[in-house]
Amino acid sequence: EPGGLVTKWSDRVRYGTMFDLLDFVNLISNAQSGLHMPDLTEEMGIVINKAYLAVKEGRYRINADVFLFPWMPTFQNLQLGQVRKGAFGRVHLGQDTQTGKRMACKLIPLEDFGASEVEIQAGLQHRNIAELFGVVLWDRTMHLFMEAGEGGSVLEKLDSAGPMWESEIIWVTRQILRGLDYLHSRRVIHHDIKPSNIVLMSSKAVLVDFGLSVKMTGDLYYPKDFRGTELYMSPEVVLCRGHNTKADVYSLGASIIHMQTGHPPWVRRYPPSAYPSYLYIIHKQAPPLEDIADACSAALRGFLGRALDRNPQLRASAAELLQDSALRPHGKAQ
Ligand SMILES: Nc1nnc(-c2c[nH]c3ncc(-c4c[nH]c5ccccc45)cc23)o1
Repeated sequence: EPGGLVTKWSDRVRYGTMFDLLDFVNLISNAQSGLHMPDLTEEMGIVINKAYLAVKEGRYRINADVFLFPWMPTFQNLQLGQVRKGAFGRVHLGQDTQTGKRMACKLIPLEDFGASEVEIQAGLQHRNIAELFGVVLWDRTMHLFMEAGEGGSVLEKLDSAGPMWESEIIWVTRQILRGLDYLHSRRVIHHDIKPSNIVLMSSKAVLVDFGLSVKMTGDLYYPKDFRGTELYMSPEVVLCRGHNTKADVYSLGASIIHMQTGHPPWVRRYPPSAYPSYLYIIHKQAPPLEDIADACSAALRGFLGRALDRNPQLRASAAELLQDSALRPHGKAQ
């Protein structure tokens, strides 16, 4: 066929660079529009991190080269009035049979797959952002193999162990702010910062799920569709008149309220039984400073005031919040 597409499909699963992986996902996305759908009998894909995924003679078979165990079905998040486009990924725990390494494997049905999630995540290398190891198309499902937060997400921790100590919150917040600062310096908006998208490992906290992320081209991003999870959504995103990376800072502030009280902002004052949607409340009300824990330190309270400012211009950036004294509780330099 023209453009050598046949050769592209023929070398099944292979090691490659981030650029090979981007070519592959774009090939799949374009093929979806029915141009040259390949024969999907066998798996095909690109692996960037060979320390995790061992490809054998162009093969990487599920339940042979890697075992998948159901782990974290994303439908759990729907309880929190989740409004998400393309939120179809189900996350499994994967284990490569040769390397023995464990990974997170997100399964996205081909018809729901968009290249943007992989494009954005493949271009990010930061210790507090889940690394993408490779992508394999198998049985009309895209398998995204990523760094696994084996400690589960902050939401699971809150649901099982209740509110977190302030010292734990500061430990998580400092790391997620580093990830956000890196993301924002590359003009990427995550769009879904919340406890279930912060996962824990023995030595670090990591941001996951770039399914709603966008790379800004101008100073403001004008949303075509509604993105994010209501309870953590900033007023300017609700207004839908254009927003920027400051939207993630607000969502982190809302997530900190959840970490310290065990509940997202608003729900104690406006019970979900009486309020099916929080968009009007977020739009009209002052920032949810009333939902800050009574025991919250004055320093962290000040931090939250700066993170939850309704005006994104006045709201602190991730870089500015990283310098905040609230993150150095005993005044010791980090
Ligand atoms: N939506 C999404 N997109 N990418 C990820 C992801 C990448 N690495 C991961 N590691 C762990 C978990 C995870 C979340 N909740 C959990 C509860 C128990 C165990 C594990 C988890 C999720 C991921 O998630």
